[in-house]
Amino acid sequence: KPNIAILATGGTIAGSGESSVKSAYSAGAVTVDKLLSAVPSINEMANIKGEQISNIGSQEMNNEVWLKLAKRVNELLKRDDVDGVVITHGTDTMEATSYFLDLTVKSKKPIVFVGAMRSGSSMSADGPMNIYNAVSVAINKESNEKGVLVVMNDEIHSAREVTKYNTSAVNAFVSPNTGKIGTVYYGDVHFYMTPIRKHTYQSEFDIEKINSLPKVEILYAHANDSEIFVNAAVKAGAKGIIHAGMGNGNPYPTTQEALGEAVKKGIVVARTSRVGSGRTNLHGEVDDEKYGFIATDNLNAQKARVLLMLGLTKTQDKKALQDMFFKY
Ligand SMILES: NC(=O)C[C@H](N)C(=O)O
Repeated sequence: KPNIAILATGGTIAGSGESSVKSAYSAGAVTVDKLLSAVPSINEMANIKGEQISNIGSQEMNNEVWLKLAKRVNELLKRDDVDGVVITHGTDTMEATSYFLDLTVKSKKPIVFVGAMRSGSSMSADGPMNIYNAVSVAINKESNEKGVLVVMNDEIHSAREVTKYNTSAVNAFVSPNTGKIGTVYYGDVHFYMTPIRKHTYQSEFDIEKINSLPKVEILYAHANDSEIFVNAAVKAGAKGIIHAGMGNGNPYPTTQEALGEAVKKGIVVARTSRVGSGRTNLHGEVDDEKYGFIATDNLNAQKARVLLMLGLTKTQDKKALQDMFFKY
C-alpha cells in the first residue's frame, strides 16, 4: 500500500457546530485524528499518517503557517517512505495556500489540497467523501508531475487555476479560465488535462532559502475610488501592491496617479482584475510603461499576490518580475 501523509491545517472540514441543521459552527475545532476517524476506509487504500500543522479557520491563514507547511511538505516528499501528501485546509484561502505550495515545493509526487463547505457535525457533511477522494487522487500515479491539486466536490483542479466562487454551496470551487483538470467519483480518478505553466519541481523558488515574505497588499478598485489606500499601503511599508482593477485591470484616475507615485518610491505595482476571469493585458487602456506597472496575466488578485511575494524574495527588477507572470 502507498504511504500518504495527511497534514491538517484547520478549516470547516475540521469544523464542528451544535446543530446538524443550523449554519453556525467553528472552523478548526477537531484534531487530525478525529477528522480521519470519519473516513476509516482510507486505511484500506493507503498507510495513513496524520499530522497537525495548525488548526485555524483559513481566514486566519498567514505567512508563518505557509512557510511551515511548505517546508514540512518538502521534507516529507523527499523521503522514500512517503508517496504523496494530502493537506486538509479551510476553503476561504485554499486557492492562495495551494498556489504558494505549487510554487515552492520541489517534488514530482502528488500534493493534494482538500476542504469542505459543511462542517463535520453538519447533516450531509461533504468532508469525509472529499477526503476519501483526495487520498484516491494522492495514490494515483497519474497525479505525479501535475503540480499541486485541489480536490473538492468530485472535481480535481490545478492550484494555479482554482478559486472559491461561492460563499456556501458545496460546489464552491471552479477554475474560471481553464476548467477542472479531472474528476474523482467515489475514488475513481480521471484526468483530462495537465497544467503547463511551471510549478513545483520546475519552479525557481526554493522554500529552504525563504524565511520571511515581503509585505504585499491587495487594493480593490471601485467607481469614485481615491488614493487613500494606496497611500496607506505605502506608509505601512508595502514592497508590492496588487491592484484589483476594474475590467481589464483599470484603476480609477486618482488611484492610478497615486500608484504611479508609489512606483517612483520603489514599490512594485501589479495590475490584476476584480472581474474573476480573463487576462489583465499589458498595453490595454493603461500606459504601463509610463507608470511602471506590471500586469499579471490571468491570475486573480490573491494568486498574483502569492507570486509577487515570492518574486520579490528574488528580485526587484520589474522586467524579471513581469517575466515570472508569463512563466508561472
Ligand atoms: N468552508 C470553509 O472551510 C470556510 C472556513 N471559513 C475556512 O476557510 O476555514
